Amino acid sequence: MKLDFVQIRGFRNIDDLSIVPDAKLNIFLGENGSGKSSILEAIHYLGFTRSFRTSKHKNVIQHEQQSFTVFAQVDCDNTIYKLGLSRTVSDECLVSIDGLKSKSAVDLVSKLPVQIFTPQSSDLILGSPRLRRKYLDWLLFHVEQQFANKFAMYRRCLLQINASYKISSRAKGLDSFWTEQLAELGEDIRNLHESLMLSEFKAFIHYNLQVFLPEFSFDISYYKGWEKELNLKEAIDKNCVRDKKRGFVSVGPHKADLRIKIGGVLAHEILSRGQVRMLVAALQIAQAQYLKSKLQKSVVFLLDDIGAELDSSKQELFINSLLNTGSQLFVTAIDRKQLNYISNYQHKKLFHVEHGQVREEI
Ligand SMILES: Nc1ncnc2c1ncn2[C@@H]1O[C@H](COP(=O)(O)OP(=O)(O)OP(=O)(O)O)[C@@H](O)[C@H]1O
Repeated sequence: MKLDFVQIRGFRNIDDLSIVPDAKLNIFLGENGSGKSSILEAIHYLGFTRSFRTSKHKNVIQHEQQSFTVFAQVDCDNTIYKLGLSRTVSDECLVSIDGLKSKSAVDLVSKLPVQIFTPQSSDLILGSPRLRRKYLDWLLFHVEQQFANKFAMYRRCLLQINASYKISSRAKGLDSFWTEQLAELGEDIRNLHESLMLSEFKAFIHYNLQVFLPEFSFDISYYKGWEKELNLKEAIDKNCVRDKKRGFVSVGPHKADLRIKIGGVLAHEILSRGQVRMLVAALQIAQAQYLKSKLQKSVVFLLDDIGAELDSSKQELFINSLLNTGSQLFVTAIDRKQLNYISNYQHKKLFHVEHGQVREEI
């Protein structure tokens, strides 16, 4: 999976920019505010239909413009896809695949596994369980065909029940229909989460942790989102009275978590900021390794400001591990000094970014 060609139009300070990336390593150098992160952000839109910096699409559209467009030609094992995404000021999301309009953004994002590593990625460890669920769900979305559908149906059921919990007069029969559906789908999702954590994926995580943080012994466990000894239907029923008062279902895989501990204590209580970033790097490399081993798919990896809090030997280790999975990398830095090890790489392209324009260094 490689981006052969990328074109970005009307995106932040990028008026119209085209690049032909290297299949392995692409480095974007430029001063603060030159547009380096915006290039990664635009590529991120193809993999997620959203930004990693803002939830307001309007804010990334270039001032005075009505929309932005990102287009990429993707080589997936010699099959070429042409993917396009456009978002307008009126919040429309237009997706095209091989020139044909697609109704579903899922069609687009399933074609292109994209991952991002930024200084904010530490939130995977420091932030709420929602981010760790997203970490698992992203991988399941790409490796398990049934996951996207089950997940969407589960969300729909949850919304229905939460709405009915807020209206006490709702017919009881209808409640029990949705509850049974929710419990069934929730158990399926729990099953997929647990199977993933029992697979070689966990072995990949431990292997990477041994490489990045050999001084610590980690324990990684999955919390399914409700009491251990109950099935989901029993847990929903048990919490029903309290949850109806609060107006939402408080148990289920939407409350699941990945708990990472060292000596019985949550890892973030012990690790330094740099070590937290290494932990995140180890977890993200495991995603790329698993995708590669399970489906022979590789990831487009965006490394924004990799120099922040990772020393050069760890940066190099991170880049090498990702390149070993066949990932295509897009890396930003303010100047070459931040990436003094980069001369070790034969296959790479260097781009200088200035005022939203790029110039390739030959
Ligand atoms: N909607 C917009 N329209 C036009 N310009 C914008 C818009 N939003 C942001 N900008 C500008 O786009 C520029 C690109 O910012 P970007 O974050 O990509 O820079 P960067 O090179 O990654 O900088 P840094 O090294 O400081 O992180 C900034 O100068 C910013 O002020």
